[in-house]
Amino acid sequence: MEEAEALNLKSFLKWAAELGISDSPSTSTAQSDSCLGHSLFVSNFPEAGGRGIAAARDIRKGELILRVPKGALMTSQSLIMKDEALSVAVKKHPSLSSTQILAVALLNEVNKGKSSRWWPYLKQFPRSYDTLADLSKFEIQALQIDDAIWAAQKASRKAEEEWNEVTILMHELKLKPQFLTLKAWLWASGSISSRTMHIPWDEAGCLCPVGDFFNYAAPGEETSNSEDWVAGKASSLQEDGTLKSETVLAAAHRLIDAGYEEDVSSYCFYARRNYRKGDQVLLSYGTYTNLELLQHYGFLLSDNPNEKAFIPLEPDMYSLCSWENELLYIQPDGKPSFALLSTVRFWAVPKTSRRSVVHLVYSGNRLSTENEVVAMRWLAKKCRTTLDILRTTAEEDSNLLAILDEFQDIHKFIEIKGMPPRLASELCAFIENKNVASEGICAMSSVARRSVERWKLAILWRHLYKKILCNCIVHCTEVINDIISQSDSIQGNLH
Ligand SMILES: C[S@@+](CC[C@H](N)C(=O)[O-])C[C@H]1O[C@@H](n2cnc3c(N)ncnc32)[C@H](O)[C@@H]1O
Repeated sequence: MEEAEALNLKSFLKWAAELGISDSPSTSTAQSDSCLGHSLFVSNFPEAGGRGIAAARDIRKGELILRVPKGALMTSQSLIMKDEALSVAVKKHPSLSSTQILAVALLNEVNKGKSSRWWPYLKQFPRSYDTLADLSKFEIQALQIDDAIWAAQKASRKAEEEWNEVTILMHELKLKPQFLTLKAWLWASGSISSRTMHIPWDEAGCLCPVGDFFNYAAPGEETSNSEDWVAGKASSLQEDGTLKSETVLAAAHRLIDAGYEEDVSSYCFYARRNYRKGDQVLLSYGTYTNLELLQHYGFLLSDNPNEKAFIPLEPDMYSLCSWENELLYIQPDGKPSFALLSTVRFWAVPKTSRRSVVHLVYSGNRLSTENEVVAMRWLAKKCRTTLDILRTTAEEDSNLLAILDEFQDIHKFIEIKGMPPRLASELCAFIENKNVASEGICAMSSVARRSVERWKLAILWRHLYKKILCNCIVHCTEVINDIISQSDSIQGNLH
């Protein structure tokens, strides 16, 4: 960490302690130089979210690890209450959404600079984001798959429309020109999308100092290495027959690991699993596919247990069963979801015979071996044709990512000449699009370098999508081969 950055962080943690933010279970008001140190400390995790929170000691699942009092939460309400001009101006625009109001209030606060009471906190915000709305046209096209391209175009359009709707209010607030731009608006909406936490009294949520330093782990990952600790706790009965720590145990079974608690007027964070000293302490923001993570948070997980790959189905498949379209997907291991499998099985039954099997479709059982083979062949073929029309293969994507990593790490000159033609053409398109041809690749502007980061996210997203479709082809082929070998052995036994 650079010296200036370290000093900023230090003064932020002191400021947070003064507001009553604490990682200590004691509620004593003794002044401290930092709100952290008892359970947590800020650290850098380059492979898992960058700046994040680490355990300062061994932590047990369910322990209260951070409290942020209501007065330290940045909400539309708390910002408007302390700013008469903002309060008057916002009242004149009742049609704005709660998120738009919080975004304007945030920009209004940044506009105050050092005189804002939130300044130590505001300095901790990232300078830009990589959410879908932040992607340029080139980066959107790099997603390659229509559904993802549409989602990104929709996110960009929505951000622009919302910005247009607030321009009058922002002018009324006399924001400096740099805070009136679409770029500033994308920053404010990116901050809200990726950093706010749920509160019951405002749909836009709240910005929670220190609480927003926790990086993400998908829900469900916490159970494996932690149940033993909790089980140990449960069996350690005290002399009076009660559990040693019922509160710890109760907290261990919470469905969420952070939330606003009315009785203590604070946002409370609990450990979702056991941590060893030095481990990164993670939070689950919710259950998201990679496209949703990109949309809201600007990152994705190479190993996301909640990832779903959608493929184009035959038009009549969508209305064949009563499933919602979102349930018709392929899982990361290549297996079709229950809804997709039953839909394809049902569709593979000749129309005239469907009525007689309708009760079996929802049971999850095979309808017949012939039907299973037809369904699996259809799925495998669909995955193959979906992959075939894309500009690059999964392997080429992985090569391109390796080339870009190498270029970023050691500024190695990218040798386009010897490159496979499809990679060379994408790279040339990037160079042309970002105007780096004249500067030379090694002298790229910081804007172009940021774009490489976003481009890599798009390539990684499509690569992971293609890997799922490849897994599905392998899965379907295995099922078909199993059926064929079983029927061969039955035939053999009969002869
Ligand atoms: C609430 S903030 C977490 C703290 C953030 N790293 C920071 O420095 O302020 C959420 C952002 O952290 C990053 N992030 C969180 N979890 C991540 C993960 N598992 N992998 C990559 N980036 C992650 C993403 O940029 C996301 O938008």
